[in-house]
Amino acid sequence: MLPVLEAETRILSLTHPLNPQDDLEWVLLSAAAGRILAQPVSSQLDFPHWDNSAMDGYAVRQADVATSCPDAPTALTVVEEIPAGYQPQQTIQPGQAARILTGAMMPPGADAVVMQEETQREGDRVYILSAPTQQQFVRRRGEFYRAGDRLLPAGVRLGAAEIAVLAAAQCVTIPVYRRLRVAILSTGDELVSPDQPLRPGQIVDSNQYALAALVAEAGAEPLMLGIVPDQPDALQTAIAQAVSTADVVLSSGGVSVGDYDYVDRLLEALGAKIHIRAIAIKPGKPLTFATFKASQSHPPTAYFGLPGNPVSALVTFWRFVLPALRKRAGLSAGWGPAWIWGRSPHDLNADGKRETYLWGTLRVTEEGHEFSQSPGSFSSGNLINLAQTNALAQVPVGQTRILAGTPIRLMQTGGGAIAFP
Ligand SMILES: Nc1nc2c(c(=O)[nH]1)N[C@H]1C(S)=C(S)[C@@H](COP(=O)(O)OP(=O)(O)OC[C@H]3O[C@@H](n4cnc5c(N)ncnc54)[C@H](O)[C@@H]3O)O[C@H]1N2
Ligand code: MOO
Ligand SMILES: [Mg+2]
Repeated sequence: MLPVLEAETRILSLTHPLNPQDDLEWVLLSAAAGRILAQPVSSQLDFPHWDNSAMDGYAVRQADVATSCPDAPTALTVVEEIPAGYQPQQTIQPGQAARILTGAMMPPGADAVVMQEETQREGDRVYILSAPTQQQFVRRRGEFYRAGDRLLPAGVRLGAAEIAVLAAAQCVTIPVYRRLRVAILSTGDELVSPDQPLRPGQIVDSNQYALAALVAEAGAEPLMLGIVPDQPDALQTAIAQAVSTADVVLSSGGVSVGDYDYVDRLLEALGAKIHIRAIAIKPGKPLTFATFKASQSHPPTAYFGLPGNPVSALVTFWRFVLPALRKRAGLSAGWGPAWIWGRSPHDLNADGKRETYLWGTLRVTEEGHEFSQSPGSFSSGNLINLAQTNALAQVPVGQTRILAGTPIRLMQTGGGAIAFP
């Protein structure tokens, strides 16, 4: 069985990003949050756009006030008032100052700002009580960035700070990668959708909904293709249709060694190359990863045959599918899981045969990251105690017990912001 890290490496090496030419679309700035930039963005403007004041106060000629102090203030004549957004009309001459407000353009002739608290105003005269240095409280034009400088590289996800940069640089339509299309199908004769009454032996299809939620959370478009029975013809048709419409296909179920586990056989029949059939991970061992060659009508499609057990499907999504989706979607870095180190106040147990992932809650305490395993059964069929968790603790192969207080590697999952007690 393939070790987890090798499986991740193999999957990522076979996953190719979208094409910055063919897979680019332009979206309005107001709709760009969460999208991935497909071209670098450079500025047409200097930042700041002009010399401006960092304080409310007075724009002065530094040489005029070089000896000013509270006991020997310098008196200057205020010749203009410069609020933000106004273009100064006067050049400051020796013995003159301008009233200036934060963010307002520096007037020609002035080379420093004295903050209001260090001045005293009397009519059209201002007394300067301190000696500024040259350019004190002046934000110089181009000091942060110059026109032509690269503001954002391609391949970054656009969060609030990136959106602010694009707005300030007056980019109103943004080149982003199109959203990935991810087809999802559930396989199994026993499955019924959540709105159907259950007959004996039937199981509700939860994977389809969970996987669609995960795909949407990842910024891709889920295509929910429904439940497919364990009949080779129907399954082959469904897989072929999924492959022809999607960039990535996720099926769940039918990948183990059972009599009705047809997925691998059908993938081969459809011409896919199977790269992985099982991984040394618990939960999630029977996982199939295959690729379909690109054709004229569609780009290469990656296929993940996830195990049917509900917890196994989610854990393998987080561990293997999500990094592949991030890379395929055009992100230039940060594909893998968010790992952090922490400690558990209880012993953690595993069988030692496969790399084991235990689900639970991660919090920040004064001592650092604390992980508490969920109460209840750690069966891969028990999806109930997976709810409200935000991390998986990793127990390496060969270890059957991690003693309380020992550093452990933790993987953050889902929307899973770390909880504060
Ligand atoms: N002889 C062996 N049997 C099994 C092995 C093995 O190595 N040798 N591996 C076990 C492990 S581990 C897993 S995980 C499962 C995976 O099996 P499949 O991927 O073939 O999945 P199914 O057999 O179709 O279903 C397993 C289980 O999950 C339920 N299921 C399936 N789809 C859904 C869905 N969409 N929503 C909710 N639940 C679903 C299904 O009813 C079964 O209970 O194989 C073990 N067996
Ligand atoms: O490894 Mo399977 O995924 O436990 O149930
Ligand atoms: Mg099976």
